[in-house]
Amino acid sequence: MKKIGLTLMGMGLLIIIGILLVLRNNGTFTPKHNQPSVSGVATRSEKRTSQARHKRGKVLVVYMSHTGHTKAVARAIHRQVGGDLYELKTREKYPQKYEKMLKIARKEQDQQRRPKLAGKLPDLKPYRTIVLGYPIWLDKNPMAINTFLNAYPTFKGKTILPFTTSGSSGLGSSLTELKANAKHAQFGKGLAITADELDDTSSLVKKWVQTVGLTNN
Ligand SMILES: Cc1cc2nc3c(=O)[nH]c(=O)nc-3n(C[C@H](O)[C@H](O)[C@H](O)COP(=O)(O)O)c2cc1C
Repeated sequence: MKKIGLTLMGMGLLIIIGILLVLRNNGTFTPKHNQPSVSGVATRSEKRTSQARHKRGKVLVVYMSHTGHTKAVARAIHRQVGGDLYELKTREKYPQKYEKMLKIARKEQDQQRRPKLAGKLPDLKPYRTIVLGYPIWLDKNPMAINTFLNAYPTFKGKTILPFTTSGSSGLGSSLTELKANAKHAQFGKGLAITADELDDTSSLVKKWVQTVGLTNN
């Protein structure tokens, strides 16, 4: 009898503590998924982010830039997305003078050249998403981008997200060129930043990163 009395008293105490806790929260229960996660339990939004990360896999931002515009965009993307950053450089340096560069670019295109690249190319195995940037030259990508793509026998299971800078051409006809040179690759929506949009790079990158599901936070 005495034992039952003590148990009932204990239960009563627990109920009172429970009521006091509810009152302390203004009589409402806070839904768990809006609270920050503790002790390794993921919140709903954390789960969504980690699912998105799983889908995009590890990201490589690889780019070529002659006068620095594409480099600045590549850095902005890398800042927002994370992953690794790699700059493609041709073995032979290109001239800075526009007219001279134009002649060379035209010749490379007409002759379907594959200019040699400097240094060791990255191993793409760890990456599922390759963000590939370049300037538009005569409505296309520089031929050295084809050299890069041809260096890999397959892009199976990988997605290429192209980005360009240009005077005004946008992606030009570079996508056709990329598709013909990157075997078995999937392609996602590209980002094209023209000369008069360069100042807005950060916000344009932010929008695009969200559209293609590359967000890092
Ligand atoms: C050889 C050459 C060809 C170009 N052809 C085009 C073109 O067809 N359309 C265009 O809008 N801009 C063209 N441009 C401008 C570049 O695409 C633009 O300046 C770009 O932002 C340069 O990027 P970068 O600084 O990363 O090299 C050309 C520039 C060069 C040097």
